[in-house]
Amino acid sequence: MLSPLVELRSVTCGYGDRIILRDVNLTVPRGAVVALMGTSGGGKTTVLRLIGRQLSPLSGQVLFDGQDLARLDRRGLHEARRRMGMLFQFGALFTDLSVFDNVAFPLREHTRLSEELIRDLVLMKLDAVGLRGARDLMPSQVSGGMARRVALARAIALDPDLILYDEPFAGLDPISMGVAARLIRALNDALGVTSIVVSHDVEETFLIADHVVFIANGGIAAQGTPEQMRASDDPLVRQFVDAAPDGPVRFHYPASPAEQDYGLEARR
Ligand SMILES: Nc1ncnc2c1ncn2[C@@H]1O[C@H](COP(=O)(O)OP(=O)(O)OP(=O)(O)O)[C@@H](O)[C@H]1O
Repeated sequence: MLSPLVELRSVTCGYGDRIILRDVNLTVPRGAVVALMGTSGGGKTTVLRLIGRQLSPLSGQVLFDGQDLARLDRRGLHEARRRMGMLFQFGALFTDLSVFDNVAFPLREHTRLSEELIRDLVLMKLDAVGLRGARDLMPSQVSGGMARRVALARAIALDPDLILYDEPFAGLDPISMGVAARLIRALNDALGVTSIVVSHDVEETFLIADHVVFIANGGIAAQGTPEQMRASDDPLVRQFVDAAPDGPVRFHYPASPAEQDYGLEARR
C-alpha cells in the first residue's frame, strides 16, 4: 500500500498558551479528497497551517510525502510548499493583474520557463477551469464564482501534488457552489492530486469527498465516508448533517462567566 501523502501523528498544537488540537492523528491517502468539517474555531484552518508549516506542532509530527516537515531545512521546506497549491477563502486575486497574468504569476515567480511555454501552461490551466476565454478580463470584470475558478487555476499552475482549499464555497450562490464542488473533484481526479477541503457546506462537500473528518473539542470527533457520516448517530455529526441550531456545538467562544464580565457579582 502507498504511504499517505499527508499524516498527522499525535499532533498537539495551539497559539500561545491556548491548545487548539490535542494528540490528533490524521491520514490523508494519496489521490483522495478529504474534507475537514466541524465547529467554527475548532481548528480546521489550523490543520491547513500545520500542513503548510505556517504553524509548528508543540508535539507530534506532521508528515508530507513521508517527510517530517519540522526536519526540513529552508530549501526542503520551499520544495515541499511548492508541491502544495493553496486556495483560500476569497481567492485573493491580484486586482491589478488580468486573469491571464494572475495565473501566470506563480510560473513567472518560481520557474524560468519561456513566456511562450508559460502562455501554453496558463491557457491549459484556464481551460481546466473553463475560463480560457476569460483570459483578458480583469478581476473586477468577473463574477465571484469565476474569480474562485481563476484562483484555482493559479493554485494548480505549478502542478502541485496537494491542493488545500479553505472554505472554497463561501459566499457563492448555489449554482456556483455546485460548479466549484464538481471542479474540485474533477481536477483532483484529472490531475492525479490529493485534495483537502475545509468547508461548512455539507451537501457540496459530501458530494465530492471520499473521507470526511469532523474536528471539534480539540480533536477528531468523528470521521468516515459521507455515507457513514449521513448514517451516523453521533450527536455532533447529526447536528452538522441536519444543520440543527442546537446540539453539542457550543455557540459561545469560551469566556469568563457573564456575571463576572458584566460586573453583576460586584453589584450584588
Ligand atoms: N494566529 C492566531 N493566534 C491566536 N489564536 C488563533 C490564531 N489563529 C486561530 N486562532 C484560534 O484558534 C482556534 C482555531 O482556529 P481555526 O481558524 O483553525 O478554526 P476553524 O475550525 O478553521 O474555524 P472557522 O470554521 O470558524 O474558520 C480559534 O479559536 C481561533 O480563535
